[in-house]
Amino acid sequence: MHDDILEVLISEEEIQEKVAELGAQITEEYKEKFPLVIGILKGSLPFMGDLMKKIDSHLEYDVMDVSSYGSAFVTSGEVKIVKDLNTSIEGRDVLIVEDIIDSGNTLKYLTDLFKYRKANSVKIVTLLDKPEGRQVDISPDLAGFIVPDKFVVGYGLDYIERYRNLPYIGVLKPRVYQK
Ligand SMILES: O=P(O)(O)OC[C@H]1O[C@H](OP(=O)(O)OP(=O)(O)O)[C@H](O)[C@@H]1O
Ligand SMILES: Nc1nc2[nH]cnc2c(=O)[nH]1
Repeated sequence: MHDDILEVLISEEEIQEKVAELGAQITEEYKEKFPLVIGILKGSLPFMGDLMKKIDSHLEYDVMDVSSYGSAFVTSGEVKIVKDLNTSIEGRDVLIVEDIIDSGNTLKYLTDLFKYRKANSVKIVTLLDKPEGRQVDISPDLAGFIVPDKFVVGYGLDYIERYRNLPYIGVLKPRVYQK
């Protein structure tokens, strides 16, 4: 559909295969527990929806909306809560679901917050990990794919709110944002 402006980096089939693998790992990890799975809006929505169906054990889920100040490409490191959780996390085994970890600022803020709120454990699953973008010392417990230091879109990830509904991950050709 978007051949002229996007290069496919990870296909729909590759994503779905990886989501099933991650779901199986999470099932194993949390089978004796009742984790609170927290999806971070808006980007994690497609991943969260697919992943939940691949976890074969009891869990509770909630969502939280946070945003980072900055431009589409550069984060300022400052994170603010747009919508908080409805669930208390004290004593809970929390699994944060993200679409991407880049600078690490969002997940550093969230893991610190959940520990401060006295979660029993806090782990991170992310579909994409961009280690070259890292500004703070944080790494996911589970990651689907390592991506290069390029701005990626699709499967929840946007460029000025577009492309979130693509079923695959792509890299926008520079002319799209050089306009
Ligand atoms: O590691 P970082 O550099 O903090 O980047 C990762 C965050 O950036 C994106 O969210 P964004 O703030 O763009 O909001 P969105 O999910 O609503 O698009 C993404 O969904 C992560 O939450
Ligand atoms: N769409 C998008 N959002 C991001 N937030 C942090 N890194 C990225 C990225 O590569 N693409």
